[in-house]
Amino acid sequence: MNQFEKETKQFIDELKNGVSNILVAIRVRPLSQKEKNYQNFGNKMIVLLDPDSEREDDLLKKNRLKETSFAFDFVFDKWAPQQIIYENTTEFLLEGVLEGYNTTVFCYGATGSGKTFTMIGTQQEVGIMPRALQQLFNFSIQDRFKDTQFKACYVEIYNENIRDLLTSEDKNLETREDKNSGIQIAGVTEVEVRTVSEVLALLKVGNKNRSKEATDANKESSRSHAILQLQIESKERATGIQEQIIQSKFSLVDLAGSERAANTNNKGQRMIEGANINKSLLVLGNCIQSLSEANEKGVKNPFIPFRNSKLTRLLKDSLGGNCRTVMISNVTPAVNCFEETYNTLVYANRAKNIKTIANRNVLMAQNHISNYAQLIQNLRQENEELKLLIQQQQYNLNNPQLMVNKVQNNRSLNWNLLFIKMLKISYKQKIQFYEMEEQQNHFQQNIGFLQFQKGRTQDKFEQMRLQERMDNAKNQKAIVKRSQDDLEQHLVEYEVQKVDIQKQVQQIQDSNYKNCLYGIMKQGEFKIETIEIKIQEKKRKYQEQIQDEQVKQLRTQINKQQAKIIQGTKQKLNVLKKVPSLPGVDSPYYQLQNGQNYGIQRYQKNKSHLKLPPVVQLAQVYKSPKAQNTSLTNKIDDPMKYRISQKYSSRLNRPPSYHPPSSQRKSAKGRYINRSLDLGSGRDCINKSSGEIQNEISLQKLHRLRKEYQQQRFEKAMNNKSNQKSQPSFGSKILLPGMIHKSPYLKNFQNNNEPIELKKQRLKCLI
Ligand SMILES: Nc1ncnc2c1ncn2[C@@H]1O[C@H](COP(=O)(O)OP(=O)(O)OP(=O)(O)O)[C@@H](O)[C@H]1O
Repeated sequence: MNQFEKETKQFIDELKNGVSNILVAIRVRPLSQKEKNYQNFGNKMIVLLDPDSEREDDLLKKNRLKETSFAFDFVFDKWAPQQIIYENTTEFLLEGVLEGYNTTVFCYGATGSGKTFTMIGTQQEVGIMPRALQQLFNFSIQDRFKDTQFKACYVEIYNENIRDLLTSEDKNLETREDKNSGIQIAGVTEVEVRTVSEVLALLKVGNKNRSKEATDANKESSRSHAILQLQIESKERATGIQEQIIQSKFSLVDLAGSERAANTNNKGQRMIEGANINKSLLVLGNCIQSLSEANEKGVKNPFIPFRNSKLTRLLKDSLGGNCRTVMISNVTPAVNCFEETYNTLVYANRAKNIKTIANRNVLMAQNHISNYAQLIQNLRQENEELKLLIQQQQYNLNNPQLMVNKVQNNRSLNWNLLFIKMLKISYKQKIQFYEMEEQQNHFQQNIGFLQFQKGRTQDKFEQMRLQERMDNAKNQKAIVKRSQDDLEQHLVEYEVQKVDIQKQVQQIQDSNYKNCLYGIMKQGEFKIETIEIKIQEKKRKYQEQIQDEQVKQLRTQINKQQAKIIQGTKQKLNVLKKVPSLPGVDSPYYQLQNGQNYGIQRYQKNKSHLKLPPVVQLAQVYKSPKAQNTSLTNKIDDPMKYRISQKYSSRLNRPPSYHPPSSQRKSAKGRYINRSLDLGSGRDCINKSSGEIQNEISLQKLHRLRKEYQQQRFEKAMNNKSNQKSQPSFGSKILLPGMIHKSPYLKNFQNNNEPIELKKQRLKCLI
């Protein structure tokens, strides 16, 4: 390795590490038909000869040095094939592109110097672009770059306008500068690409749209700067909820050539194009010069006129920023292009000094919580699937049936192998058999031939010899025949065995099939069972719902019924209430309890010392031993007549202090009972003979009233009204039939002489 090569290697290592100068290579193209002379250069050295320096008449240049030497990272002569150019300038940077380093490869040079040839190439000799793309996609297949995304855009700068080459729309695009992603073209068509052929297709489309015209210098001169840019992005999961996003840009730039109007003979539109091209290239040159000077002088944050042209704005990162950059300067050895070549070399020489600092573009992004929810969901699902798999495996291990299946499968396999072996043997033997058949035929023919010869010859000796040969052949044929018979026997045996094996295999297969069916059946049964359980559960729920509904309906029905009954009762009571009450008699009333029972709630207010039951029982007639024989009790057969059937507390259970005379008791006869007394307050006691409540005050009062009553009766009798039917009365109050008198102690008191019709009506409304 010579010194130059060592330096180159060192330089490439630096470039790979990120901090390095721009790699500058010179490519000299072969002379075209028009160009006559060419010079041969060394591998690293380019020598530029000034043809004018030899002129005798040019006194100024007479004593000047005839040659100027420049040293670059690489100089490729006209023989250098595309592959070598690619390998030495671009290939080694591609891995870095996928690792997050911005990379730019661009060609610079005069018109017709071979820039497009170097970058794009021809069908036969493909240039750097297709080769690099191919390599890039080859790398991306590797596991570590598996999830990389590529987006491609292809633009041109024509007459200081950025145009999208991937659309037919003719609109001018603008550049934007982003802190993270650097210079971006706003509104450019970005196409996601996955294969090299997709990018090449885009390249083809773009090249068609690119502005090209024929000039004197180049039959297919590019009239614009073309930039193919790949945006590369890949995500790497870091720990926690952060995610690493690796981004990079790979730019491949084919510049339009700097040109001299004199050389190209351009006029009109071509001239304007040329001027614009020159302008942008001039700015590029200025930028290169400023950067180079700043680098040499060590100026920090120098002013670089990047904004002076669209081209330099787009190449800002590539020239002075976060990028690994390769500049290939194309020159032509033609004498008439001396000045362009000289300029190119001077520019290239300056560009050598430009240093770029390429950093790996890694962004840390917070993963959105929803992504994690999705991730968790996926993992859970996966977990469930794995659990199922494990269960299945466990089941297989534990299931003897499956083990049997396995054994049987093995057996079946063995039988199959045996069967195949036998088939092979039988085929071999069959072949032997046919061979023997052929041998016998051969012997037979031989015998026939010998027979024929023997018949023809007269020579006895010869006949004997032939006979001997015939016998020999016959013997041999017999031997073959015998072994053929043996073989046939074997084959028959084999056939029998084969059939047996086939049967066995069939049986095993059948049993396997049965087992398989059994398994399926069991699974089906299990499924049916679970479904049945589910159905039962649903049925139960459904029935519960129905019952709830029925209960609801019943409740509403009952409520309606009750409301109806109450309404009806109210109406009837209203009718009953219409019964005119006499002066001094409380209004009659009925009380409904629980919607059905005719009960009388005892009024207990301020009577808590009374241990009376709250409800007076109906139809239970209490017969005191003394009253058993009275006509009163005998006559009480109406269930509506009531007595208090309860025993009372010991304090109140003392013998009543008042016993009405038996004559009085007899006279009661059940027509009316003097119990509806409004006695006011006083201690209650029981009249045991009648079973009614009385109190001390009431008894005194009763005694007094009784006297009044007797007096009244007496007066009535005296007035000859003894035949008239007695009206129930109490003191001055007269009770009418069907009238219920309200008492504070006994809620209701009813006249026994209530007419039957009224009674019926009252009972009806209680049903
Ligand atoms: N190394 C080379 N070997 C063979 N032919 C070449 C080489 N370089 C260039 N050429 C030929 O020279 C001609 C001009 O080349 P090319 O179009 O690439 O120049 P250019 O610099 O792109 O010109 P412009 O700036 O006008 O577009 C083409 O016909 C091309 O085939």
